[in-house]
Amino acid sequence: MREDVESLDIRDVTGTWVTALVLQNQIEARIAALADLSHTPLFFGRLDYLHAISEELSEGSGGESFYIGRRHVHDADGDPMVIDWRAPVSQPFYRASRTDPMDVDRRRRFGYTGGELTAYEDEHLSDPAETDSASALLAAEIEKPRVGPMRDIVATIQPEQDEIVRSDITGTICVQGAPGTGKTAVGLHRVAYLLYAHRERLARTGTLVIGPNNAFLSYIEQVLPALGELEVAQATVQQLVGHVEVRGEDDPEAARLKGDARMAEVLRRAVRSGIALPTEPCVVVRGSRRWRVPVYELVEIIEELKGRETRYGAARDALPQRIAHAVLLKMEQGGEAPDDRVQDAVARNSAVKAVVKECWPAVDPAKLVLRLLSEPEFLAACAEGVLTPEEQRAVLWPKPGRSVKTARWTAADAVLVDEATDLVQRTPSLGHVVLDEAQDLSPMQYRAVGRRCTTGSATVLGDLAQGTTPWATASWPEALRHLGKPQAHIEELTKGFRVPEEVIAYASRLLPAIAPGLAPASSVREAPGSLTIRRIADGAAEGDTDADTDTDGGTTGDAAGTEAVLAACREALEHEGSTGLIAADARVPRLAEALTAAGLPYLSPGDETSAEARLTLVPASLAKGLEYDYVVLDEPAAVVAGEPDERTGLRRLYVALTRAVSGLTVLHREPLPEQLR
Ligand SMILES: Nc1ncnc2c1ncn2[C@@H]1O[C@H](COP(=O)(O)OP(=O)(O)OP(=O)(O)O)[C@@H](O)[C@H]1O
Repeated sequence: MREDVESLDIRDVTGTWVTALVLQNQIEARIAALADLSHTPLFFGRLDYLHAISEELSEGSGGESFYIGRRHVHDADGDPMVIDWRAPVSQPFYRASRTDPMDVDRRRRFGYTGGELTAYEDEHLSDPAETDSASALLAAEIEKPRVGPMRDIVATIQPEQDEIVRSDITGTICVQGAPGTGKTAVGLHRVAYLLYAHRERLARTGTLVIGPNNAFLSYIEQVLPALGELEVAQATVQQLVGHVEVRGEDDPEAARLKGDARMAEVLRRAVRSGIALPTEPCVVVRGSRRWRVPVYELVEIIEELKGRETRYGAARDALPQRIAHAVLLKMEQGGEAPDDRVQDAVARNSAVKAVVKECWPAVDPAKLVLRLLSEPEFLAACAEGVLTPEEQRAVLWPKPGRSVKTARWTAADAVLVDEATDLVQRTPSLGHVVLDEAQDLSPMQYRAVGRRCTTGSATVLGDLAQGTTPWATASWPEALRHLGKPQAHIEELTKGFRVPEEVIAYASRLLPAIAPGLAPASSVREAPGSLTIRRIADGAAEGDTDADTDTDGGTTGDAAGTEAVLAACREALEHEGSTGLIAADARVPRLAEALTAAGLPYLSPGDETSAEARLTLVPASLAKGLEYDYVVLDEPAAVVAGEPDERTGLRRLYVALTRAVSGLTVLHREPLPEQLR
């Protein structure tokens, strides 16, 4: 197939250089999409149906037996050999069961080692004598050592995941799921599915995946390309609202208030605060005649525009036309027969422009927010009855900003500028947006994401127990309201794939304290011995004398502790795959030094692991969404203490405890939080 595309000669068929260029780009994109991934086999499953399937449902293949793979593959005659996993005929591969075999006689799963076919598993779904057994291939797939970025799960998508992946594009879905239940994987596969089922529509409108930070985005960036989808944009919320340069930081209270949905009303008032009613008539001179629109008519026009829910900018564009229209009516009454061109000319008349400038001034969103956060009186006028005086004081910048360029904008301020921008001019909507780790967004951030899918749909993924921002989501219905998708369907995933039973059960002891309503996840894998908790005795190593002289926010100086951490990392590295050393942010510099001194090279989150570099030093604040085959967790008490309050601290710890696929070693000198004792 690749050679076919590569051999295409387009010299004779292209009319102009533009069409030639477009065609050439398409060919190159197709070649890129067909690139050979040496360790990615072309098919992973086979379905034998009891009855023949129509060509229409099977990518033109027809018959009873189908190989299923990441993408469609045909032979030299164009006859399908492998059917795309997203085609309707492939669906029973994921959904068929003994209770509902979906006309499937046999489902076969293939197992590979590297690129080589090494195993297969058969289920005769219509055979009453056969019973279900756990899939060894699924377990092997999950436990396959991790090197490099996140992999696709296309060969082993589970029925409850498949329902989300294939749900209708018109509806928004929200998935609450415990750590490792496959939310991220499901969201990415859903994008791939939607692109298959609605290719043209989404090519026009666009799709976007939103993640919490760049480390996370680079971890997941290979999944869609591996599924042949190269066109999906990725961004953090902060990148989406990048109207101003963020250089400052809010204290938690200011950030929480700026993220509060009430700010939307404050901004709405601010944007409209410049609207004024005229006190003078508008007099337009054309040739020898003067046309006069009296004050009361101008007031009517402006009041009418104010009453409409159109964007501020659209109304501003409409105002001169409205005034010109009033002038035209007068011209007609005066016996003239003006046409549209006259109306346009009148709209551009300086008298009309003067009214617009006076009554509906242009708004620069960033300047407006700058003023709002700098001038107490202006803020008070816009926030009256919405924010209390104390809240207003908290929102104001400590030092007024001088200009948009030099002001110390914070991340929350940038979201306000985005809201103001949208009040002035509608933000274009995409066809579909996947929002991962959604639980950490503020109401104003949900609004920012929501306006990027007003006419499209969204997939919202998150876990209330992993919310670590001061404004973390307390309930999904409320979050969905802020997103502008109150009708969204909420699903829950509780079957964990990443974390072994022993580890998830241990981490789940924190749930009553961090998210009382949530049920603990189960795990698809038992892995006895996967959890080790080691207490480091004081003075266990030499040189532990000036132990308590730390100033870096770490708990206690501990050469013994560092030694134990290094030993645990070395142990973990004896296994294949990746190791993550997770530690409180404040303890990271010291551990980094120790690793370097011990000759253990390490990566930062977001760097790609490889066979040579398999150890990553992960600040607890960046651990979310990532995973490692083996995790060494340094000093849980420090992870908890690194957050402004205990609940957030325990949530951060919950995230850190749930990153391991095969083994977790917890090292502590200080007492563990009581829930884990
Ligand atoms: N059906 C599946 N088959 C094989 N592996 C799976 C399956 N579902 C999930 N996984 C694997 O489980 C791990 C966790 O998945 P993922 O990161 O999507 O979970 P998550 O719910 O987003 O977790 P977190 O809440 O911690 O961010 C990944 O390695 C993923 O590939």
